[in-house]
Amino acid sequence: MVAPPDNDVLWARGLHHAHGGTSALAGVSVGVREGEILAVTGPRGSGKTTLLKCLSGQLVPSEGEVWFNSAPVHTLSSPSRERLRLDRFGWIDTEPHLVPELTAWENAALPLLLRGTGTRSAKHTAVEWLDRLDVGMCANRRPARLDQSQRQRIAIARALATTPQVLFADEPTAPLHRSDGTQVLRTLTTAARSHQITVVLATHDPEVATLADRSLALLDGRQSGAAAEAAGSSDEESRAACSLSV
Ligand SMILES: Nc1ncnc2c1ncn2[C@@H]1O[C@H](COP(=O)(O)OP(=O)(O)OP(=O)(O)O)[C@@H](O)[C@H]1O
Repeated sequence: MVAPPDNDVLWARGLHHAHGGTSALAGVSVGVREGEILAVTGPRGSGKTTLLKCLSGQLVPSEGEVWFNSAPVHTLSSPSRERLRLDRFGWIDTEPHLVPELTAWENAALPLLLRGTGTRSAKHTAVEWLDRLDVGMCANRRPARLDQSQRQRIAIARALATTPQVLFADEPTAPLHRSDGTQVLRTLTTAARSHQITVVLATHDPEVATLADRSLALLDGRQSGAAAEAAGSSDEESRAACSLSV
């Protein structure tokens, strides 16, 4: 077992995984630098979700290694991986999965409260993120009284509220209208850049991938191209392109 290069916050080599008899990953390797936004692209069923789940410790690959800094994620016990996810990682799903009984701010504050942050401080942080995502006015409403776009913004606020070291986002704007989705994604990437949060973003939409610094294309569980710089843009250019003041 060889530790990953120093400048990669997240690093995986030779990942294989099958769901039952269905192969989902067949030898994928990837490194992500601190503060980088990596898009994982590919058509439906190409292995994007499985890759994000292996990188975030939700799934243990059947072969291969996953490292988060100097921690070998693939060999950690289940409770240690759970701790890692709670303390260091954030996850945004395609569907928001909010707790229906809790208000928007309570949902956004939940990971902070689970970490032991006091209610007052957790509420303050949660409401700040709701404001940044343009849903501050919904803070006291429950999910049933919100539309899909508002619910997804709250799920994004919840993921950002802990300022995770790595944020995994699995098709986070798929259920939104295109213009709304683009705006939400710009807010998300701008917030990540300003807080040095590393993002691994799965998408089947090539336009969404242009907001990332690099992309890794998958096809049938394999890399269909080397991770490439976002088309036509250097790191500086792509950072400057997202100029929202989040
Ligand atoms: N829980 C599961 N049980 C059985 N097969 C699965 C399961 N999850 C994924 N698969 C299969 O593994 C392969 C990769 O799926 P995965 O969800 O990782 O791809 P994806 O690129 O994220 O697709 P999508 O864009 O549809 O979410 C597909 O063939 C899929 O049908």
